[in-house]
Amino acid sequence: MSKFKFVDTGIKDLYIIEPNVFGDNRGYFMETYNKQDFLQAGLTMEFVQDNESKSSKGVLRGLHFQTQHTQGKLVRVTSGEVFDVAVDLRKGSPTYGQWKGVLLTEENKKQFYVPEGFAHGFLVVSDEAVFNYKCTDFYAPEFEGGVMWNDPDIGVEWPLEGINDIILSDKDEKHKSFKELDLPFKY
Ligand SMILES: Cc1cn([C@H]2C[C@H](O)[C@@H](COP(=O)(O)OP(=O)(O)O[C@H]3O[C@H](C)C(=O)[C@H](O)[C@H]3O)O2)c(=O)[nH]c1=O
Repeated sequence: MSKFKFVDTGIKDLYIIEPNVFGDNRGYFMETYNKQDFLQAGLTMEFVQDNESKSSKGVLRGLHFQTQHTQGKLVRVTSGEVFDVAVDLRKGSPTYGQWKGVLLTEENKKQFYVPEGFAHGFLVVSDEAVFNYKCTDFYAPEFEGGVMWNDPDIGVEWPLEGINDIILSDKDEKHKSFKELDLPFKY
């Protein structure tokens, strides 16, 4: 019996993953990744790099992708709460340009698998959040790209209630619009 529940999102290859949490009087234990369980669910990706970032409330990192060395990402939150977003940028996909958001929290322990060919980003909605993720390819800054977090044609409904200002990196202040994108991602 798999220790993970793989939840369909309505967008092919994009999954919400719910680990099996074993609680007891000491606290809890859970497997956060298991290649065998993922293979049995048809998720055959290999991970080569693990990342961690810490951000304060209102920080928005995204929406990012790499045009070469495209990265699939298995993302989760180990402290705090983020609204995590994936945007389908695969040409030919029936859900091209569509987005899916999910609240990832220390409490719900949910994970989100964002496949290659998607833009990815998140907004921190708790005072602070620690974000941990596994990537299917290595960081390749020369191939980094992005699309504006608030692009009207994508129309992500970020949960901005209680967030006075969005904190962006210089890079994230000036991404292309969805209309300007011309990407190699295939469905
Ligand atoms: C992504 C990355 C960054 N860095 C260095 C480069 C910079 O000196 C510093 C901060 O990088 P950046 O501002 O690109 O970090 P984020 O804004 O969190 O970028 C990430 O944000 C969203 C959520 C993503 O999905 C990607 O993983 C990634 O683009 O870490 C590395 O050394 N290795 C890496 O893999």
